[in-house]
Amino acid sequence: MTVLVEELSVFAGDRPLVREVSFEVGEGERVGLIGESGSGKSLTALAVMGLLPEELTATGSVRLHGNELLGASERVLSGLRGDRMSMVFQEPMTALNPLMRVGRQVAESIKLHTRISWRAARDRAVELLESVQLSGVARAYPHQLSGGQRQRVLLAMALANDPGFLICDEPTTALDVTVQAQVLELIVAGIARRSAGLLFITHDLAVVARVCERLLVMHDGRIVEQGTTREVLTEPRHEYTRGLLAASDLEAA
Ligand SMILES: Nc1ncnc2c1ncn2[C@@H]1O[C@H](COP(=O)(O)OP(=O)(O)OP(=O)(O)O)[C@@H](O)[C@H]1O
Repeated sequence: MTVLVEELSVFAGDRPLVREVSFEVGEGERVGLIGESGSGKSLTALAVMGLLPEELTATGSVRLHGNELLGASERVLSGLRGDRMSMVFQEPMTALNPLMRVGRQVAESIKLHTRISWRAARDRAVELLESVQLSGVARAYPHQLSGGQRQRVLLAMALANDPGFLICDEPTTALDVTVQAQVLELIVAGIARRSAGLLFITHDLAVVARVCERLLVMHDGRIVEQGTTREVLTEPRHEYTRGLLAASDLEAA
């Protein structure tokens, strides 16, 4: 098992925002986390990565390849983040350093976790950029790239150290539809090549139908339904999921 989350709760003081959430993501498995805005999807992801803001607390268990992460030291967590597990966020501009060439940023994410020369890291960065169909951009600054290109740079960084687990939080929401499709394909190809598990967060049912094999449906901090993508989208059992489907423009598969 790549990731095993058991009875994870997140609190603001004594107010629960995520409530006893349990799920697992196997090796090479693509799992979607869906639900309306404010249902607790992002907090679940941040808790798994050990990136919750200071004012929030988490209880329960998050294990990565059998190792407990909840309560692990920042030193241990920062050693794992960007290496064994990584995350791609919605807004690429805020995640990139505007003053640094993108090739250098990819190389730095390799250097953080691997003892190789700058030269080798730079060569590897160029290869990684090529693998997300970005040739010849290593010397560009983030503002010289389109939104879709910037998101692919972040994907290259997230995949740089061959993580076993990747979380994508609304990675294509800010992109137009054709660019969206290309980025989704590259995410799927990138994790398939590494047999990595994927937790894919979105409120877009058409996107999860394309990317995910299994779905978790969140409502008011809880997982109210889970099953294969086909089961959940064609025979939703929970009233909330039915409402979510009715509100989307997804045609029944
Ligand atoms: N730092 C915080 N302090 C207090 N409440 C918070 C904090 N961060 C998030 N929340 C609340 O927790 C709930 C879940 O937020 P979360 O961001 O996980 O939702 P989400 O499902 O990811 O929504 P979206 O799709 O809009 O990103 C929301 O009601 C939000 O207002």
